[in-house]
Amino acid sequence: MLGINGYSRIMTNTEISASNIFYVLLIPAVLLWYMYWRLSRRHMIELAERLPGPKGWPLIGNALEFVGSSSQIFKTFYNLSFRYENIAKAWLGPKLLVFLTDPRDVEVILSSSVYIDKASEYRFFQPWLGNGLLISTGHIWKTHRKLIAPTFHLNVLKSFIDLFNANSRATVDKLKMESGKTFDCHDYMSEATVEMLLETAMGVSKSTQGQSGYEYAMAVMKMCDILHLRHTKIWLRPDWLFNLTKYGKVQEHLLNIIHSLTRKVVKNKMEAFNKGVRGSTAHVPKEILNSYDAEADSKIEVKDVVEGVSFGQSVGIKDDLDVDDNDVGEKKRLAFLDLMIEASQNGIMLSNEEIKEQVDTIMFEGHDTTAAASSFFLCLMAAHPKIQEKVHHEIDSIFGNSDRPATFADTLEMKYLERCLLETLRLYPPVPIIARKLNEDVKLASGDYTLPAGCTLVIGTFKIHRRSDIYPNPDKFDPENFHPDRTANRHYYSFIPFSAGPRSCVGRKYAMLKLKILLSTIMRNFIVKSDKVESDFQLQADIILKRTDGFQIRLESRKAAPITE
Ligand code: HEM
Repeated sequence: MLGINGYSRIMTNTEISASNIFYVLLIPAVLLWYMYWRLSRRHMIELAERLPGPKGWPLIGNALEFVGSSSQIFKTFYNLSFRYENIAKAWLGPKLLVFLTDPRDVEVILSSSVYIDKASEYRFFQPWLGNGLLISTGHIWKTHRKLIAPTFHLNVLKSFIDLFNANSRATVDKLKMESGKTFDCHDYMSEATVEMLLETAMGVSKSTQGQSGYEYAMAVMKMCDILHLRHTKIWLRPDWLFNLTKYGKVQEHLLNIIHSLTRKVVKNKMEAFNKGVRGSTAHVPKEILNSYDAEADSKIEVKDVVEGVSFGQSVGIKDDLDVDDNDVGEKKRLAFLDLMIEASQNGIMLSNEEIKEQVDTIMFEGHDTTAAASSFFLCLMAAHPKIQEKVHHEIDSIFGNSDRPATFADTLEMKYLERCLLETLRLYPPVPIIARKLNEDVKLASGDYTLPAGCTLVIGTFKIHRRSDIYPNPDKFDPENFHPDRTANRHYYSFIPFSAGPRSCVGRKYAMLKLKILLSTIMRNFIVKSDKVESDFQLQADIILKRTDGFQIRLESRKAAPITE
């Protein structure tokens, strides 16, 4: 008879032999798969071997180097750019990543209308942005881009100026409540940028949406956290597994908040449209309407405006936002959502769902980026009091003691503030990297390298903006980097906060104009202070570049400052 001990010995032996068989079968299966994988990707592997980069392990490649918290991963990527100049490859398991940091190579990619497909990582945006402009490709992207780009033409943007002013003043009124305290300005900047988008590009009143801009902005911020987790945690990548985790449930909840706002926006706008209402239904306070000189602004010919760097792009690069005024007929000069709805009623194939997806895209791209840019700007003003003094000086010379709203002409006079803003976008580009998928081999310009089809290309904007051969003393906040004498001799693609080329940011001019009005209004009213210096900034690149330590500032009312009420 078998005793308990004898029985368990047999069981243990059986288990051992079962697990032995499993491993005996698993190891050759993995080896076979690995050999098949190498053979089927021979071309890619051969070209990759000629690219510089850290040596990896079989199967997992360099994956172990890219584990850790979000800010650790960001540092690892950044450090890699010092070990390998211009170009570096890394294998994350079977995935080949190639990092580019030379403007000559960046030009090859960004100026092309062929290499425009987004990397597969962008698919995590799909449940949120659907087939919106940011992630779509091919014919859909081309048609929608052609439709949307003219809605961000300067002539359309000029009509937003009174609403930019009204919302900037409302923000200043809210900020006054924090006067003297240390607080995180990012929350205020997010709320302001969401509300401005609602009232301008969407053309609806912020007060009729039944949901605060702040609630929407917070939901977006948490969604970005989840998307970033899916980029960095390999087990969260497959949808079926992700949906089983708590993050899947949280995402569902957040998307409810986000989509309920955008659905309401489209519904309200359609109702207004069907009643014959065109243009923004947002309320502009009387004191702004009465004092804003729209006629004088309308006389400034767009072609007379110094374009390029004033609107976030190196002089010399042109994209579809720079089309000549004559190319944009009267009919096309509609704000974004007005045009989308009109187009859908006039036989252009655009379903309500597609309109909502574009609204989701513009709401996201349009607010989180500018919220980060304005928050970094205020922190930098606090960290550099002498530079801040010069900004105050320039603003006082434009506005004197008047509390009149800013005009388009004023924004063209804000030369020093503009340099500070561009320098902010250089050192802290809100979109720190751009990723593309290559469908064909590409020969680079910086050396004898060919990027293989199938690789994921990462353009390291953050690093390009901090190259010491392009920007002397690259980590120093120096607005003079944007003095015309210095910009004239730089490679066009060495400053790309808004990307460049056919897939550049459609909101670049909108962003620059809005930021100038918002930030000048804040600076007219406050001195920005902080106990922190720039080297304290803890950076985290989760989709949009942020400070993990928060955007803490303190505001003091300017003695000679104009009062907005
Ligand atoms: C400081 C503010 C902003 C920065 C730094 C910024 C930066 C960028 C960058 C780098 C891209 C390319 C992303 C990629 O290829 O992965 C992009 C695309 C885009 N941006 Fe912006 N953006 C800003 C503001 C805005 C605003 C205000 C809007 C809309 C009102 C907007 C709408 C878009 C859209 C729709 C795209 C996708 C364009 C396409 O693929 O055709 N952005 N932005």
